[in-house]
Amino acid sequence: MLDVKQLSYHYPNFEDKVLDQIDFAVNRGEVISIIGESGSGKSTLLKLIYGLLDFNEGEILYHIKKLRGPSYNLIPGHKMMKYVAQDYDLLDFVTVGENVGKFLSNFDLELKQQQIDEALNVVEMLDFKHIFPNKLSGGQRQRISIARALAQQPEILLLDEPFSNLDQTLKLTIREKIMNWCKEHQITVIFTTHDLNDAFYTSDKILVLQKGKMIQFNEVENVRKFPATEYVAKLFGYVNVLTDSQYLGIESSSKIIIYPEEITILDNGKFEGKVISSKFQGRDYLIRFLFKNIELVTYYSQNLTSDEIIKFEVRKFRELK
Ligand SMILES: Nc1ncnc2c1ncn2[C@@H]1O[C@H](COP(=O)(O)OP(=O)(O)OP(=O)(O)O)[C@@H](O)[C@H]1O
Repeated sequence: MLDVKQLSYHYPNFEDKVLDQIDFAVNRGEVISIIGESGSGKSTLLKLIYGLLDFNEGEILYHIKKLRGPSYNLIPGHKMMKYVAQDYDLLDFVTVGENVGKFLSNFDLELKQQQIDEALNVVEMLDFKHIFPNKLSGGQRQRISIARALAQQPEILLLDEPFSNLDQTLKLTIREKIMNWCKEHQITVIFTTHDLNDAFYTSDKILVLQKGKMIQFNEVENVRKFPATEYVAKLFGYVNVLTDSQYLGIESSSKIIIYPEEITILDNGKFEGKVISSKFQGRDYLIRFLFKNIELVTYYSQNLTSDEIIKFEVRKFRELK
């Protein structure tokens, strides 16, 4: 449905490419998250897709139609898409409800109110319908600007850091409600995030950017199971990296990646380590230990003491290409 082909971009008057040969395709109704460190080009990619910037190389196709940037369109931005930027862009002199309904047709006012209510309900802000946005917190304003985009039922919804201002509890509920609603309405969502849980729990596919290059684009599960690089593996939290595979008794010239849950502490484990620290982290303990002078990390159901000798098994690992 949406094809981004060999897309490259540098800002006017800057030589360095902010995006370099980005290539991916999105199907209708899919949720895609774009992750990567600050400055890797996430927001720029959304702006290019939406048509706010003119790309230098490559093309963007929507079905078979070539999408163009602002130099080719009188009003920048494509009609079938909605883009929610990080600045929310709300009108403070009209109510929340009027903000959400700003771009809706007045032809059927009852329908318009229904659409406004439904969108406000998704972001749990219906009670604020008659309030003016300047009375709202940053997180509440963020939810209103998402509701305004939802109410228009775009085919593609582009969200720049949509949950960045929400506290953890609220975020879990609202994130799920928004994504469920989009799935129900077959709206394709492409969003940027710094929070891997957002990417993990809400997207079908993850696109990983590093310094303007796309280093992986794959189903969430596959990105974790088969990370393209050490950088990708580390995005998901704790990870063990062995540069010498012989420590595990195998021959490989590649780096070995082992996730903490793939190491099991056992009385009769094949390998031996020495505990550095043991920290309670809610459900179990995070155990750091030394294995042949390399610090590894795993989880364990019980507290262990420093310098304690443990035995462990490595149940799974992957070689980085
Ligand atoms: N208007 C601009 N003019 C020149 N350079 C820019 C402009 N906007 C962004 N950049 C540069 O482009 C690069 C990518 O920026 P972008 O905002 O796309 O990154 P990001 O991954 O979204 O970052 P963050 O996670 O911090 O929002 C950065 O090096 C940034 O400094």
